[in-house]
Amino acid sequence: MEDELQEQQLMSIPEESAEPSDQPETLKTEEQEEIIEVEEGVLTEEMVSEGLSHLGLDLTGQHHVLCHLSLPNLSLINIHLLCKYAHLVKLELQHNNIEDISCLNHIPHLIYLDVSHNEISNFFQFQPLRYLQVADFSHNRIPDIKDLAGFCCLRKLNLDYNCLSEVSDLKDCSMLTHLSLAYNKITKISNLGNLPLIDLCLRGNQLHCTEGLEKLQNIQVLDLSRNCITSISGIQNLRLLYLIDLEKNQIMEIEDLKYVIELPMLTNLNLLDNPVQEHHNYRLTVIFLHQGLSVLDNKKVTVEEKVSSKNMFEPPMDIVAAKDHIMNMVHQMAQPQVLYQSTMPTPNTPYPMLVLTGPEGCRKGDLVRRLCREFGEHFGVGICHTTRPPYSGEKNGVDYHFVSEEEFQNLVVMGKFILTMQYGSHLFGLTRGAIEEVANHGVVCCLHMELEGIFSLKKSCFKPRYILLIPTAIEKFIIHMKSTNRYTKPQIDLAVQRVPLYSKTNEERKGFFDNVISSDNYDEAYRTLLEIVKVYMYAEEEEEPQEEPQEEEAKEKEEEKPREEEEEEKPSEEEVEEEKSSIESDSSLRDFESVEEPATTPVESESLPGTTVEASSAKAQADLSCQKTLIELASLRKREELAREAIVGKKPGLHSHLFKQHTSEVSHATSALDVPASLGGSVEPLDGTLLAQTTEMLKDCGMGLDSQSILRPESDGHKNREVTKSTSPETR
Ligand SMILES: Nc1ncnc2c1ncn2[C@@H]1O[C@H](COP(=O)(O)OP(=O)(O)OP(=O)(O)O)[C@@H](O)[C@H]1O
Repeated sequence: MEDELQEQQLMSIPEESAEPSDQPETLKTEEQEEIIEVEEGVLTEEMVSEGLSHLGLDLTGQHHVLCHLSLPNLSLINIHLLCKYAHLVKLELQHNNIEDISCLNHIPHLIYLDVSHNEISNFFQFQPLRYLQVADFSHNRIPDIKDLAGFCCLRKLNLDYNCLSEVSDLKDCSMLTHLSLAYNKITKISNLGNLPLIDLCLRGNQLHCTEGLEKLQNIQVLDLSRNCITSISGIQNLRLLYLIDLEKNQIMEIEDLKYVIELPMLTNLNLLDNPVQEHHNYRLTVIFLHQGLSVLDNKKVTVEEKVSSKNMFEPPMDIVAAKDHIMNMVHQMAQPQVLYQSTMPTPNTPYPMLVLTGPEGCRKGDLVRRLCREFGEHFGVGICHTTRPPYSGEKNGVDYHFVSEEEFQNLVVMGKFILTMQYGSHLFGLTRGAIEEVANHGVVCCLHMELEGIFSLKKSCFKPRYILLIPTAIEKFIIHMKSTNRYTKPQIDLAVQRVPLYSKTNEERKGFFDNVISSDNYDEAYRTLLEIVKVYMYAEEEEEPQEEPQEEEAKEKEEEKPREEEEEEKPSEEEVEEEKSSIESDSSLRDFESVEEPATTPVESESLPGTTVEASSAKAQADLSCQKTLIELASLRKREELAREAIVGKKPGLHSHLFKQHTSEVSHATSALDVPASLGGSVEPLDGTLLAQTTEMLKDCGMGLDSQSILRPESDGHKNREVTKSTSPETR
């Protein structure tokens, strides 16, 4: 094409130079230039013939004609010649210098028009093109949009890089699905009415908000990048939107994203270069807020990110409990280590506890208190700490330890808690001391708590019985809560809301609760509770062999006996290992240098987390020396005593009764009789020298501990003795 132009120029120049005129030299040059310019910008037949393609029919439908014309990059100014080409359906005139496109009036069947990168300022100053479907007017100088009502087939309109300051007169384009108005000077979205737009681009304008988009119900892709948008209110109505680009705007707060969150189809959100990105945990927050996102800020959202965000903002109870447990353990480890002597009969035998759980207001607290009041010789209330103020009639140290938030936090840092949780706006926590307090009286510790507390308690070394108390008649439950005049409306709502949480946990986690009781009728619930407790307590007795067993039973027993004996005689490798390690763990006591008093009660240690490292070093020391500390010896004594009791068939105490059922469920030996097989089952004679050695040593120390007191069984009452490395005893 360039060659042709040069050819034309060359053709004209020699003609003029061949016939010299009388006119002055300067004038001649101007004229010549003018001719050259006009010719340069004028569309010629040759150009047209070069640009034509695609065979089709003319308007009469009788002749074949070429109906696509492509004339890009020709520096065209004058395209009037196109008036002759009325049959064109596709016309490409991009990258020219065209200002006037009125010739389009003569091409009524045009379907596709590209006049981008020209000098057009009079937008659509021609008869409406009824069949026009795609029009590209980008990179021109169009200041405003004229009435497009006649362009009834227009589907795609590109007006990027023009001088538009507002959107107008598009409302009648009932077919318009794609509109691009990027890089104009639009300050406000208006007049888009009910356009059936699917894809709208307003990139690079001067928008401050997204108002005016509400009615675009079909929109799926929205580009609002590079504006000054601070609020995206209104966007929430665009239910089909799946991609929104808000890059380089002024969205400040996570809160501002609430409109985006409501978009059900959204999968791709771009917030790059917005101040909101600087927020702590921004990415995980947004991923959590809209869990349907698959691309955020042009980066794929990974499964790991989705899981992390969920764990961060709406963690499953297991995670909350694990975090709570870790926190309390870490604080506990950071404190001087304390040995609890009375809580555990042996390291393998959990201290018996009864925990009632259920939604607030189901009267589990009342049930616990009533049980402990009526059966005080067996049960005691574990008194939790709370930051909530006492209700009328409640007493500090009886119903709760009522503390300030600061006091509560101090206790956390001091490692006092086994578990903590926030319920409503108040903190609740169970201290190790609360359990210890009850254990000191040699009775079962009874507690009541919310579900989160149970999850946390299950992470601890304790193995309580868990009883779920659940309202089944919600109306009745609400009436009860209201009648107490204790609870506010939000409290009642919260409690009611949480009922399904309990029933769902019970359904989904088989065995999570040991028993479930309906709380609809208080007295009935109490009766059921008593029955359950009785079953726990007396289960073993019921199962004891009768004095005169039936013949068949006796026969069966006869058959089983040799098998049992065989098993007893040959402790498995695991059992030997288990016993070895339990004795080894006792040697951790060696580390505790200061013994406040000689142990006058059977001393057992719970393997506190803090003692793990010490245990290994103590073990090493113990391996090197066969000398035993006083506490080690006392611990060994108690094991020997338990083993002896097991052999002679002595009845276990209340604790072991309560936990009999539990033993079958968990692998731990959970009754006083369930000592490791290598001790109780091996039926080996006890080493009398060790016993004598211990007694001698205690006497030598002037501690007056006799073998009787060392061997006193756990049911003798639990005198709590804290043996600490430092001198600071635990405050209770
Ligand atoms: N340490 C704790 N850990 C977890 N939850 C606890 C703890 N202590 C108490 N809770 C529970 O916190 C909730 C609020 O306690 P609050 O004493 O106000 O309840 P309540 O009105 O007495 O409820 P209920 O009638 O069920 O006993 C109750 O469900 C209670 O069981």
